[in-house]
Amino acid sequence: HGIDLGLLKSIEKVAKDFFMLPLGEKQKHQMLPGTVQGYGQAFVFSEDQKLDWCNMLALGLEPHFIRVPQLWPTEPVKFSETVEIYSGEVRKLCQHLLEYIAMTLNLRADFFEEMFGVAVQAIRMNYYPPCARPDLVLGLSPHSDGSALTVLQQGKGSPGGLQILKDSKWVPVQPVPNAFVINIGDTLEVLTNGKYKSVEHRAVTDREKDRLSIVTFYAPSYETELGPIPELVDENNPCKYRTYNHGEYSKHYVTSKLQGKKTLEFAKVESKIATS
Ligand SMILES: O=C(O)CCC(=O)C(=O)O
Ligand SMILES: [Fe+2]
Repeated sequence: HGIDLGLLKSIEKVAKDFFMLPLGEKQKHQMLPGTVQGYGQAFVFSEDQKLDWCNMLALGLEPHFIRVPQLWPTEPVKFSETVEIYSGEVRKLCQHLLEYIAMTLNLRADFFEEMFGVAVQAIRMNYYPPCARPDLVLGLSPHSDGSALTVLQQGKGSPGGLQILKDSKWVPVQPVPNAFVINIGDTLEVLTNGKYKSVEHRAVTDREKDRLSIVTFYAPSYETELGPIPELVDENNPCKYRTYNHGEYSKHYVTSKLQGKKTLEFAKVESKIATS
């Protein structure tokens, strides 16, 4: 299920060209307070919060009703067309990956496809300028993704920066040329009752080089009711998560601070819902 290498190149090119535009141009597609799409910074809640060293452009793609056309750059001219083609390919990749994951769980191959309905898909392009004091800021604070799967492309020629938390240590994920990083998100952790675990990750900045990443989030439709799949729960593996509506979870996710795997508390059995 490879994706044409030319397409990986083109998406990086339009992303980079967009981020290189004068600020005023980019701000025409600005993320407004309390929203999650457009050009801006992630998860800004207060004026005195320490911000991550990252600019991003986030766009909802599927289903179509989540699109906000005025937030799509008109420059570079190939932007929309490239995002459209790239995202169609990445969508197929996610569908295939979920088929394989279902099979590892002894579920029917189309299990997730059927449960998710018209899956929600969004793209986020992250641009991390170089930072003279990488020890003082993070590119992106530690978090797990709320998605089922995340497909992450690290820009060619970009320095490493992605790190995952493994055995309480931050481990760098070295960029592999022409390869994606696939992350498991909270949704799969809940559905599989913890058999698949969402990965806590963060991004650090580089002293000299800027860094680009292109990230696709693939998640169930907002109407989907989620909870551990009954076949994956038994006395040796008791139910760890409650059943909830994915739309509600998404709302909770995007209105919470990036703080490790804290957003998953929302779904835990016998836990208080975080209010901050
Ligand atoms: O830039 C990266 O490598 C990480 C990006 C990320 O984790 C995200 O956008 O959710
Ligand atoms: Fe992430």
